[in-house]
Order: sequence, then structure tokens, then C-alpha cells
Amino acid sequence: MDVTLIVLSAGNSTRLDYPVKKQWLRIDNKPLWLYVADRLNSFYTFKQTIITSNKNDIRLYEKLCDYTIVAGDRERQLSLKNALKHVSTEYVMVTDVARACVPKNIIENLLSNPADCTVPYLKPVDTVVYQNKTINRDEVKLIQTPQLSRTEILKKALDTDKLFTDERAAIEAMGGKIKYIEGSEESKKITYFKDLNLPCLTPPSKNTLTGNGYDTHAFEENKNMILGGVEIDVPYGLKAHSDGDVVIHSLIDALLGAAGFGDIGEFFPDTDERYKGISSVELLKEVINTLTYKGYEIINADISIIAQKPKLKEYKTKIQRNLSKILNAQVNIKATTNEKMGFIGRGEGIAVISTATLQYKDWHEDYNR
Ligand SMILES: Nc1ccn([C@@H]2O[C@H](COP(=O)(O)OP(=O)(O)OP(=O)(O)O)[C@@H](O)[C@H]2O)c(=O)n1
Ligand SMILES: C[C@](O)(CO)[C@H](O)COP(=O)(O)O
Repeated sequence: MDVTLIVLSAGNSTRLDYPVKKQWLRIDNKPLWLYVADRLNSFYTFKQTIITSNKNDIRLYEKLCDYTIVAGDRERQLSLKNALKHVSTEYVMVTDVARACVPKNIIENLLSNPADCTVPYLKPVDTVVYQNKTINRDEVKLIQTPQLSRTEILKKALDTDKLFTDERAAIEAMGGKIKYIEGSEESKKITYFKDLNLPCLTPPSKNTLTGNGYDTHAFEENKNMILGGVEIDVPYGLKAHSDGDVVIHSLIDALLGAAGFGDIGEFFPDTDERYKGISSVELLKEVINTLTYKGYEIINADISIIAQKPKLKEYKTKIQRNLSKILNAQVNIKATTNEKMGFIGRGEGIAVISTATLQYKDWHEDYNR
């Protein structure tokens, strides 16, 4: 059976109420979205796997896998419709990334029971009250994902402005045939932080991640010089699209390198008018927020400034303290001349080399506090 897998991971993870978005929680070395996609692909050979991501994360997902990454939208159903545009197989299996521990037998049972839509559910074990009246709980189904649908039926069912909370409801609304199979407690959806007690969720790796950054800028007259967010009292600055803070640019590349997220140019293109003259401290803070949302913590950074001029001895401590405060981590600053050799030695500009280390935020430790 040709089946496409869609993993929905473009949500905002609001109810998790945690610094890291749930799709970026690390399971060993993998973000949850990759863990779920790989786990389901280990159960069945899907013709194609499509993952919806927040539109700003597509490039980051693509650096970590070769699945098809599609921009999500403001609603789960709209994210799904974006993904369905890329589906041509007869069947499509749609799952929430938040249902991280779906067992293999659920996948097998779905595939063994095709219909317009096949859906796992749990029977409530509590008494059910609906609009303050007790109802027959044997007639209640608690719906889970993955849900297996005939692709063309699902596309037709979603060709509406009405929003449904799952594919089954949309297909049911157009009279499609729904088949139900027994679900699993292990398929619980990670909605709140307390839901992170699922057995398949192994703690984040304790590995430290190291990155390096190198940047150079030429001097430019009649411009302020900013290094590490500190104004340097000289009558010239550094030529750049931004404020030219070559120390922070090098540090950003080291941080992004440690995370495997590419480089500063990918995040802040120097052709983008939004960044003209911008304070590089603001760029650094944006990178720190991105790393935090995506499950990283900064351990330390070590920065070497190579400059024949200006003399930085009186500024090193200011720069070190400023960056350490912004990173909330240990920062070391070194400064050296280039012994009058090369472009640096001729006083044409400054080079900076940085090293940064990261670790994964240990959600498992936080859970067990
Ligand atoms: N616009 C959206 C909203 C949700 N989802 C995905 O749909 C699944 C179920 O949604 P939910 O559990 O509500 O996740 P979030 O929307 O992230 O959570 P919250 O509602 O707390 O923000 C999640 O895997 C989520 O990533 C999506 O792809 N696109
Ligand atoms: C699709 C779903 O998981 C089925 O139970 C559920 O409707 C998702 O709800 P959410 O509020 O989008 O998490």
C-alpha cells in the first residue's frame, strides 16, 4: 500500500508552557519532530514523509534530515492542507508530532484496516458528563492520531472554510466511512509539561556541542566602532551592512555552528534592508532566543580579537562582561596584534575567531525536579 506520512509539527506549543517548544525537545540527540518521523519510518516504509514546520524553521529542519519540509499555518488543519498539496499516494497517514510514542501495532492495525478514514481511539474509563448530564460513556470515543485517510477523500473533505480538530471529523462531515481501531495509552498527546512522562521519551543527550566562528571587517572613517556591544572611543568604525560589530558576528557564527544551524548570513542576509545599521546585540539576542526555543543552552564562549589597532586592553573586561551578561554564560575575551603582518598588521581591519559550546536543555531533569 503506497502511503505518505505527514507529521504535523508547526504548532506553537503554547500549553507546554516551557522555554523549549515541544517539537524541539531533544530525545537523546534528535529533536522530537525528527525522532517521531524516524520512529514511524522504522515501523513502515512510507512512500514519502512530509513534516510541517513553523515557516521560519524550514531551513533548520532541512539541515537535519532529507524529509520533505512544508511550512505550516496558523491552524492545524491549514498546516495539513499545505502538506496535502505534496501528496499523490492513494493513502495518507497524518499524525501529531505531539503523539511521540505511538506503538508499532497501531501503525500495523491502521494499515490493515483501510477505509475513507481509519482512526485509533480510547474508551473513557471515567464517568462522562456532557452539558451537566451524565451520558453513556460506552458511546464516547477519545480520538487519537495517526489517522489513515484516502488522500482524495481527505483533500475533498478539507476543501472547506470550516475548521475541524482532526481529519476524521472532516471526512465524517462529508459522509465518509470511518473505521475505528483500538488506540493506545502510549499514543497520549504531549500537550502540557506533565505529559512528558511517556516511556519512549528518553532524556536529552549530555553531549556538549562546539562551534566556531570567524569574521573580518575593514575599517571605515566617520563611523562608530562597536565591539562586543561596547563602543570603542576611536574616530573610525567597521564597514558593514549592520553596525559592524565583528566580535558579535564571529560569536553568532560559533553559536549557530554548535547548533548545526548554518551561519549568520543565512539568518540575517546583508541584502535585507531590515538589518541595515542594526545593532548586532539585537541580532545576538535573536539568535539566543532561537537557540532557547529549539532546546539549546549556552555553556561558554571563547573569543580572540586579532587587531593591530585600536588598543583594546582597557575594553576587554567591558566586552567580556557585556557578552557574558547577554549570553548568561561564561565568556572569555583575548586580544592580540598580527605583529604588523598582512591586512590586519597594516591596520586595514579586524578579524575575530570565536568558539562556543552548547548543551541540550534537560527537560527530563526539569520534569523530575
Ligand atoms: N498550526 C498548527 C497547530 C498545530 N500543529 C500540530 O498539530 C499537533 C497537535 O496540536 P497541539 O497538540 O495543539 O500542538 P500545539 O498547537 O503546538 O499546542 P498548543 O495548542 O498548546 O499551542 C501538534 O503536533 C502541532 O505541532 C500544526 O502542525 N500546525
Ligand atoms: C488531532 C487530535 O490529536 C485528535 O485527538 C486533536 O484533535 C488535536 O487537538 P489539538 O488541540 O490541535 O492538540
